[in-house]
Amino acid sequence: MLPLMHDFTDETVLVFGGGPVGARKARRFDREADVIVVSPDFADRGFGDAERVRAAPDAAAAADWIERTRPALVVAATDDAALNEAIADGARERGALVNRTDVDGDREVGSVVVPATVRDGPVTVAVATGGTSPALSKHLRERFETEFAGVGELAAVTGELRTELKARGVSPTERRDAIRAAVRSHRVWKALDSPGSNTRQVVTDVIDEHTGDLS
Ligand SMILES: C[C@@]1(CC(=O)O)C2=NC(=C\c3[nH]c(c(CCC(=O)O)c3CC(=O)O)Cc3[nH]c(c(CC(=O)O)c3CCC(=O)O)/C=C3\N/C(=C\2)[C@@H](CCC(=O)O)[C@]3(C)CC(=O)O)/[C@H]1CCC(=O)O
Ligand SMILES: NC(=O)c1ccc[n+]([C@@H]2O[C@H](COP(=O)([O-])OP(=O)(O)OC[C@H]3O[C@@H](n4cnc5c(N)ncnc54)[C@H](O)[C@@H]3O)[C@@H](O)[C@H]2O)c1
Repeated sequence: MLPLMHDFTDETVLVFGGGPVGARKARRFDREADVIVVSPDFADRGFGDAERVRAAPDAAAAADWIERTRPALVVAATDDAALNEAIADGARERGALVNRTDVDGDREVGSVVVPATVRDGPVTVAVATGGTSPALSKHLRERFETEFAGVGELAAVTGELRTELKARGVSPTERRDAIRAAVRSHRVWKALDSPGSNTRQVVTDVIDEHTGDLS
């Protein structure tokens, strides 16, 4: 299995099942998609801004929901394996991606896994374990968040400086070497870790050492 990125902005994500898993998926996709959760009851958890609809569809009614709402992704998170299977079939038949939360292992094309995800500004890190240990995925996600705090700022700053170097006509090779030096620099990582320090200036200094004066 290979991870790919998908932009759900202005798309609908339809979740069946209002338990803790349905709630977690609703919160996850709510960051950019319009999320609808269909379930006869809802766990005492946050569902983000998702629209909650109280209903207990059977396979045919679930297919109608998919037909009506035209989701980019359907999440099958009920506690009924046969219904989850039917929901997956209904999604596939209507060209929607599907995330089955109750199975691991091999999947057909269009059946996707949701990895544990770190987001910091423009940086995304996804962790999966081939379904063997989701708890480990979660743990690795938490460790990454703690150990690499500030990566979003580093991506943003190096992105800006890359644009400046381009505008100055710095050659692609020189640019690559300078940006690589910056993201590997201990000084830069120390600055990211020190509240109040001027990361942009430290990155600029490291780049200057490679390309001549930027400031
Ligand atoms: C990463 C994360 C993303 C998310 O869901 O947002 C995610 N599961 C998370 C947590 C978690 N899930 C489970 C536990 C209990 C401990 C344990 O059993 O390990 C914990 C930990 C906890 O709750 O603390 C149990 C579990 N999970 C699945 C099954 C079914 C099965 O395996 O058959 C069962 C057994 C149910 C049972 O036995 O009844 C299935 C899937 N879960 C996946 C993702 C996909 C594989 C990802 C991978 O390859 O690692 C996959 C295949 C499908 C999918 O859902 O896409 C999220 C952490 C979010 C975060 O970062 O905080
Ligand atoms: N992917 C994961 O990380 C993960 C973790 C734990 C469990 N699971 C699996 O995911 C499933 C859901 O987990 P959970 O802890 O949220 O379970 P849960 O039993 O707490 O919740 C299931 C929800 O589905 C709803 N439901 C029942 N019939 C429905 C219908 N016809 N239409 C819509 N909703 C219906 C229930 O009312 C309930 O809200 C479990 O069956 C388990 O196999 C996955």
